[in-house]
Amino acid sequence: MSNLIATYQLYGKPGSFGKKAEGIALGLTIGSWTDLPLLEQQQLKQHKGNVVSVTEFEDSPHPLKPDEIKAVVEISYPSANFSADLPAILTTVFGKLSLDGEVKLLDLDFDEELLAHFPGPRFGIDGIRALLGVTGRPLVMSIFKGVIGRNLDFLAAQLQQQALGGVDLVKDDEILFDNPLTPFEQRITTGKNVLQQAFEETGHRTLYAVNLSGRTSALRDKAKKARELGADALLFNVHAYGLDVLQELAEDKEVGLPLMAHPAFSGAFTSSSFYGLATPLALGKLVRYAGADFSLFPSPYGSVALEKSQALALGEELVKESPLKRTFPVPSAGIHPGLVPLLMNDFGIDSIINAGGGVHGHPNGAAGGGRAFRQAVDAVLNKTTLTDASEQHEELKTALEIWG
Ligand SMILES: CSCCC(=O)C(=O)COP(=O)(O)O
Ligand SMILES: [Mg+2]
Repeated sequence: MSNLIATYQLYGKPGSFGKKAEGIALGLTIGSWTDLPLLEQQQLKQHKGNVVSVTEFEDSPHPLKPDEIKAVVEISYPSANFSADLPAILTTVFGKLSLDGEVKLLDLDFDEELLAHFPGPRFGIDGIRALLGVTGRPLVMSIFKGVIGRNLDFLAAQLQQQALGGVDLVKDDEILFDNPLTPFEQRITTGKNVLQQAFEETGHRTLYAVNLSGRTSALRDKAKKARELGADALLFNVHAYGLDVLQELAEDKEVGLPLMAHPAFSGAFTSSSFYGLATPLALGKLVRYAGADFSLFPSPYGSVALEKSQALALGEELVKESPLKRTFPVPSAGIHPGLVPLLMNDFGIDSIINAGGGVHGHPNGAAGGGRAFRQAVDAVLNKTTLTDASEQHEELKTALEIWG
């Protein structure tokens, strides 16, 4: 029988975890059953969760409760208990349990049969590279900034500067929603014109990810409209909507656009050391299973930093061997050109360097900022230090002087 294995982190007294784990395995499946007649017990048995392993960590005491230690337990759930969708899966393995004290869901292991219900990214890393015609280097992305309260002319001018800087992608900021000054549809058509002009001028192709926002019931039609208008990609605040909404968009052939998952709101259920979901699971594995072509997450270095081992594990979830296509890791927030060697070392060539302030804050404007990032990437590929490369590249030199 097909099974789903969930891995949890718990705290408690040494020796107490076996009973605790058994309580979870029972409580999330058939509940109390021992008092039932034998026939019913037999019938229910096939739906019972089973404790696979219990590992206590004597050397990991609870930081506030000296008599408690950490443990990791694995519990297997029969697939017969749930339908093959993320809302049912998450409710099974972490529904009421998520409300029941210090328990964190670390990982989920889908078997082949269950995974087959999750087609994953439509484009993946290779598909996005094919759209851009770029191989052999990380992509560079920049972010519109300060667009709220400004009109389409402002947006067009900012997009033009970013594209002229040689970035591969530009995304809306996640806080830009549909509004009268820069409506969704006009952002797409205006963006298309600007990027076509920039392409004719420079020969470099830049794609624009427009923020798909609004009520859930309108998203599919809006996404289809975006495609009709020639949108390149959709930015999506997946954790505010839910993973299944992302999956709906990813599976819809008529939408058929690359999807960029933004991490906004995810900190509400990933940041605690004791509660919620592990970040590599929420922003890595599940976002990939739900069909994101790109996953943005806080890098270990910038203004909203993620602990390095978590960021690396997250990146690995997005690209590791799987029947699903790979999702582009996009370590973000507070990124400037001086961080490019660290990011490339951590996430490799198949990743995206993404910056808002680090592009727009450049004294030579967004075009200069974009160039500085591209120069930094080239320097790393050429095994040159940024300092040495900056002797040949004015924009990189300026960026290093400002941000280090
Ligand atoms: C982890 S936030 C994702 C990136 C993002 O949306 C952003 O606005 C980052 O902007 P920054 O100026 O910090 O590069
Ligand atoms: Mg942002």
